[in-house]
Amino acid sequence: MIRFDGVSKKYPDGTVAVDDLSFEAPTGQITVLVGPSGCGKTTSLRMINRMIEPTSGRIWIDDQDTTSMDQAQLRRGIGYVIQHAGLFPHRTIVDNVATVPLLLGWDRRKARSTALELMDRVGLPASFAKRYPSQLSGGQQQRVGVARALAADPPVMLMDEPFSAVDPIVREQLQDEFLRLQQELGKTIVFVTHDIDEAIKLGDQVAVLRVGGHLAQIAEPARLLAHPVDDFVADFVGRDRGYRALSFQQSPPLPVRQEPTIGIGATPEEARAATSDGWLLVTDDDHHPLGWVEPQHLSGPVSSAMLHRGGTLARAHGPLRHALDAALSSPSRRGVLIDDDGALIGTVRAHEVLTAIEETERPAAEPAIPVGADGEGELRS
Ligand SMILES: Nc1ncnc2c1ncn2[C@@H]1O[C@H](COP(=O)(O)OP(=O)(O)OP(=O)(O)O)[C@@H](O)[C@H]1O
Repeated sequence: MIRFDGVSKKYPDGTVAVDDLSFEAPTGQITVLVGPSGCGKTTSLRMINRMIEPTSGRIWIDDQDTTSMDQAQLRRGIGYVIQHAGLFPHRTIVDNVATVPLLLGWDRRKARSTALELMDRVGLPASFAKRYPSQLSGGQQQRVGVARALAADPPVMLMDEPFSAVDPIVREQLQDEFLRLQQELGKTIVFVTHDIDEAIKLGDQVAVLRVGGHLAQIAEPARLLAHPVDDFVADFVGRDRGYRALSFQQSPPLPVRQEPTIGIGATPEEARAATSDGWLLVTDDDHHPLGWVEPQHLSGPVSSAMLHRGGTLARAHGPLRHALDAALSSPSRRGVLIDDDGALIGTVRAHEVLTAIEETERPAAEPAIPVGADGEGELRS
């Protein structure tokens, strides 16, 4: 557990970057610090490993006051990942990953074999080991950065906008893999981002900071969306927060309808015989949905080039947001539900999902309490 206890940072020019910050980052969980540019996120993060010294207050890791710890020893227990990865350009990938173990005096062979294992864990092929950072894409470099931070198996990880410099698709992949990795590793992570969507997706709890380094609210993502404590947090979490909160509500059993289907290669006559509706779902041999066709407009056998692939797919017992999105994005307005293997279960309509939403209790019924509002700075999310 990392605990900020009344921590402030005033830079020599008088800028107050962090003001009386108190919160706890629980062991084995991801705590995200989010807020607008200049609100003191990076300063807060760097005070944990004492790259920046607080002006006042204390930061504790478990029962130890970090100011009383030897700096080198403190940092040995903390992995640090930054935007653009910050790799050494003249070292190979395997040597970059092995940096900390080598500094710690591990023998070269053990350091390298650990580095190779970690590369595999973060999804980098062993063939990259001998490459240099400039020979990797931005997303691959970020993976190296994560592997390097994990190399000495530190219990704590500090991550400062680690996925910001890559395109949205790669970013999403990195986020998904990061969550998968965290499920296995259970590190205590403090993660900085300015992107509320990233914060909501990754955080077990999310701390929203406002400029001047004040903590506006700390809460679990669902609660933050349902009960922002003030206008600043409400604006920051966004106007579509009601919709986004559905991500955290598991779908109750929905009224699933059987959906007629055809396969690739079906003739227009077969397609028209399969349904009288304007749209027909096309599946593969394993019953995985591929897309939709309009039987009345078919001029030849169904081919993959003809498919309308606009609709998203939702797992039957996944979040309500996915089910609603599947219905809204489907050209037929029938949302496609699949099982865990990706096979078709049936379809659902938007109004049926909305009925399910109305019948589902809203999360986090009592209001969140702003941390620090009463001067105690206790975490009560
Ligand atoms: N070395 C410094 N000297 C003076 N002021 C500084 C220094 N470093 C940061 N600041 C100021 O402290 C405030 C907080 O900076 P910090 O980098 O912690 O914010 P941030 O939330 O991480 O911002 P961003 O999202 O833009 O990276 C800002 O006003 C910044 O200008």
